[in-house]
Amino acid sequence: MLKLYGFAVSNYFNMVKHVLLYKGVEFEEVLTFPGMDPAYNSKSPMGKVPSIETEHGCLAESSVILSYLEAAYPARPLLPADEWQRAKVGELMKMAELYFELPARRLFPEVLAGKKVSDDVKAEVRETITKGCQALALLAKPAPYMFGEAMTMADVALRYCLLTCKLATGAIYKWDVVADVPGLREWDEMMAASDISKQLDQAMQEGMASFLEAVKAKA
Ligand SMILES: N[C@@H](CCC(=O)N[C@@H](CS)C(=O)NCC(=O)O)C(=O)O
Repeated sequence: MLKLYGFAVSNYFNMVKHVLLYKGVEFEEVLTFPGMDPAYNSKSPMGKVPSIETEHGCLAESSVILSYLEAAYPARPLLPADEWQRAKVGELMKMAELYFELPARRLFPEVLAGKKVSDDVKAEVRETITKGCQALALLAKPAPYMFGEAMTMADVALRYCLLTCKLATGAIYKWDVVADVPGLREWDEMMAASDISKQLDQAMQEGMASFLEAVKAKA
């Protein structure tokens, strides 16, 4: 059976878990915190979570894992059959990661561990995410999903990238990024209302306190 390594507070882990649950793939969850066990690097070379273990071996990097899952488990598709539409889904996924998740993550030392992030970094991050919001406003016309009536990988990836972004920008700038993109609030609430999102959000809430303690102890 496929194994999924990671922990419930990780947004990348939840992105992959959401897709596994949606597709009805049987899997075993293996609780794994990055940086705890050097042997884990044989599964995920950068030591990051998530990774999956399959009959073929291990695979890391969420976007690559998602592509593999779509190819290996085509039932309940999350990518359009049309090549162009598929590429557009990929474009939105890439933008969600590059212009929302990764910049917001730079604020995490202060948000999660109380270690001050410089004003320069804060200004840079704010500028990048502002441009990300402008780009998303151009691309995203939820109806009700990002690419029409069917949910795609872009919806799943954007949801979990935005979770990180909302947490960090809310804490550092008191900025509600969702308000900056027309239609995003309704889309975000619709995504949060699914049974899978509720299950993962609850697990995230339950794991948050012990995760924050572990982060502070390490800092
Ligand atoms: N590029 C990776 C990023 C995954 C990632 O950053 N995971 C975090 C947990 S949410 C992690 O493992 N952090 C530990 C580290 O960066 O060493 C992916 O797409 O899977």
